[in-house]
Amino acid sequence: MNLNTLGGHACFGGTVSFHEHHSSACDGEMRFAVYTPPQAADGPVPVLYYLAGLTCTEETFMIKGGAQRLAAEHGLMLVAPDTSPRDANIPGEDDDWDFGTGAGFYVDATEEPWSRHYGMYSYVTRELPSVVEENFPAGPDARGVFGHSMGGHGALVCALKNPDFFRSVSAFAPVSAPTRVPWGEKAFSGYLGGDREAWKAYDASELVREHPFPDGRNILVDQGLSDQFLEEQLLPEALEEACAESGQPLTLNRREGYDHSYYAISTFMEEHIRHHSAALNRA
Ligand SMILES: N[C@@H](CCC(=O)N[C@@H](CSC=O)C(=O)NCC(=O)O)C(=O)O
Repeated sequence: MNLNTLGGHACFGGTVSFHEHHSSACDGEMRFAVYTPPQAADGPVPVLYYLAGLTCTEETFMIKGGAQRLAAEHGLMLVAPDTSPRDANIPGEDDDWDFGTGAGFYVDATEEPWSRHYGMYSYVTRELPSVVEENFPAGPDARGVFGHSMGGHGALVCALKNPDFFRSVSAFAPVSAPTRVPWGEKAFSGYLGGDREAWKAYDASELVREHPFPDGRNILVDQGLSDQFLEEQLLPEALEEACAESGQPLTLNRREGYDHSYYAISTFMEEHIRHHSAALNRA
C-alpha cells in the first residue's frame, strides 16, 4: 500500500500530517490527517479516531477541534479521515451538502450508483486502522472513536458494532437515531435502499437497545441546547431512552447556550480526551 504524505506541521511537540492513499473499501483515493504526539517517539501510543460531520474534510477537526494540546498531554494519536469519497464521478454526487460528497454517513452503501465507492463503514473500521497501524507508531490494542453530528452517529455505530476493536466512544451532538430524522432518512434511502429494517444496523439507538457496550463502559455525549439541528435531526432523547432500556451507562451533558459549531466542540474537547485517555491508557 502506497501512502502519499501531503504535508506536515510541528504542533505541541508532535506533528500534524496529511496523507492520501488508494482505498479498496472506497475504490479510490482517500485522505486522512494524523496528530502524532511527542510520546510516540518512544514507542506505540493509543489511537483516537475522529469522525467529522456533514461538509467537513480531513482538515476540519485538526484546524478547529482544539484537540492537539490535550492529545500531547495524554499521549494519544489522533486520526481524522475525510467524510466521504471525492470525485467518484457519480452523477449528482456534488448536488447536495447532506448527501454524496462530504456526507458518506459511515455506512457501506448497498445501492447503485453508491455501492462501489461509498464503503465508509469498512473504511473507518478496518482499512484505515490497518493503514495507520502499518505506517505510524500506533498501538494495535488501544483504539477509541469519537465524532460530531453525522460523525457522532458514525462513532457510536462503529463502536457499538465493534466493541472489541474500539475500547472507548464519545460524541458531540450526534445524529442519535438516523432512521427517524430527515438527514438519516435521505442518506439511508440513497445508500441502503428502501428497506427500513436494514437501516437499523446503522442506528445507534437501535443498536444500543439490543447490545450495550460491554463491561459497563460509559458512553459520553455533549449536546448544546442552542443547537440549530437539535430538535429536527439529533434526538438525544432517543439515545437516552434506549440506553436506559438496556442498562447502558450514558453521560449526556446538555449544555445551555451552546450550538452545533466547533466553538462548542472545542469547549468540551478536554472532557472527551480525558474520557478516552482513561480507557486507552489503562495498563
Ligand atoms: N452547510 C450547511 C451546514 C453544515 C454544517 O453545519 N456542518 C457541520 C456538521 S452538521 C452534521 O453532520 C460541521 O461540522 N460543519 C463544519 C464547520 O466547520 O462548522 C448549511 O448550509 O447549513
